[in-house]
Amino acid sequence: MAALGARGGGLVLPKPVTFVTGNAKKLEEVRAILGTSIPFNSLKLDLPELQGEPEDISKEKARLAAIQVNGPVLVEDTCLCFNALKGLPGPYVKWFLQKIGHEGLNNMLIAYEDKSAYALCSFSFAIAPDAEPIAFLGKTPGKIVPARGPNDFGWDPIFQPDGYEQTYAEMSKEEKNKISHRSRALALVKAHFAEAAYTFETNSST
Ligand SMILES: O=P(O)(O)OP(=O)(O)OP(=O)(O)OC[C@H]1O[C@@H](n2cnc3c(O)ncnc32)[C@H](O)[C@@H]1O
Ligand SMILES: [Mg+2]
Repeated sequence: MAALGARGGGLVLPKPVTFVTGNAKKLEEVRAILGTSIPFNSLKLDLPELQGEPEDISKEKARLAAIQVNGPVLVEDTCLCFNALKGLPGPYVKWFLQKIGHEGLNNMLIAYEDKSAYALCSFSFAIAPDAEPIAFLGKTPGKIVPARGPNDFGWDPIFQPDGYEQTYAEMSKEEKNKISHRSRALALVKAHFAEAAYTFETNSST
C-alpha cells in the first residue's frame, strides 16, 4: 500500500477512514455522534466474533478489518457487563441476546441482588494492516431491568443508565447519544483525530 507521509504537521493517510461493522444500528449512531467531525466511509462486513478482553478483541477486529480494506479503519466491539457476574456476558452478549433474549438476560441475575451493569464500547483505529491499532474505551454504568421501550436495537430495552428513569430504548436517540458508552468512546476518538491532525489523500476512493 501507499506509504504514509506527513503534511502540515499531520500524518497523511492514503485513504479516508472506513468504519467497518455488520450492524446498521451501530453505524446510525456513529454517524449521528460523529457528524462531520471525522469524515468516514462505511463497509458492511461480518467480522469474526472473537474471545478475550474487550480491548484486545477490538484491536484484533481492527487488524482483520484493515487487511480487508487495505487502509485506515475504525471498528468497535460492544460489551454488556453484569457486575454480579464479574463482567459477563461482556463481549459474548450478542449470543446471549440471540439465544435467551431480554427475559433470559434478566433471569441470569435472579439469584443476585446486585443488578448493576455497565455498557462498554471499545473502538479501535488502525492506520494500516501492519500498524498497531489504538483503542478508545467508553463506559456507561447502569442496571439491568425488565424490558421497557421499543425493541429497535439489541439490549437497549433492558439497560437503564444510572441517573435516568428511562432505559436506553425509552430515551430519544439524541439523549442516548449524549451519555452512551458509544459517545464516550467516540469523544476520545475525536480528541485523538484532532490532536493527530490527519489529512487524507483526496484522489483515492475505498
Ligand atoms: O459487526 P459488528 O460491529 O461486530 O456488530 P455486532 O452486531 O456483531 O456487534 P458486537 O460484536 O459488538 O456485539 C454486540 C452486541 O450488542 C448489541 N449492541 C451493540 N451496541 C448496542 C447498543 O448501543 N445498544 C444495545 N445493543 C447494542 C449488538 O446488537 C450485538 O448483539
Ligand atoms: Mg460482532
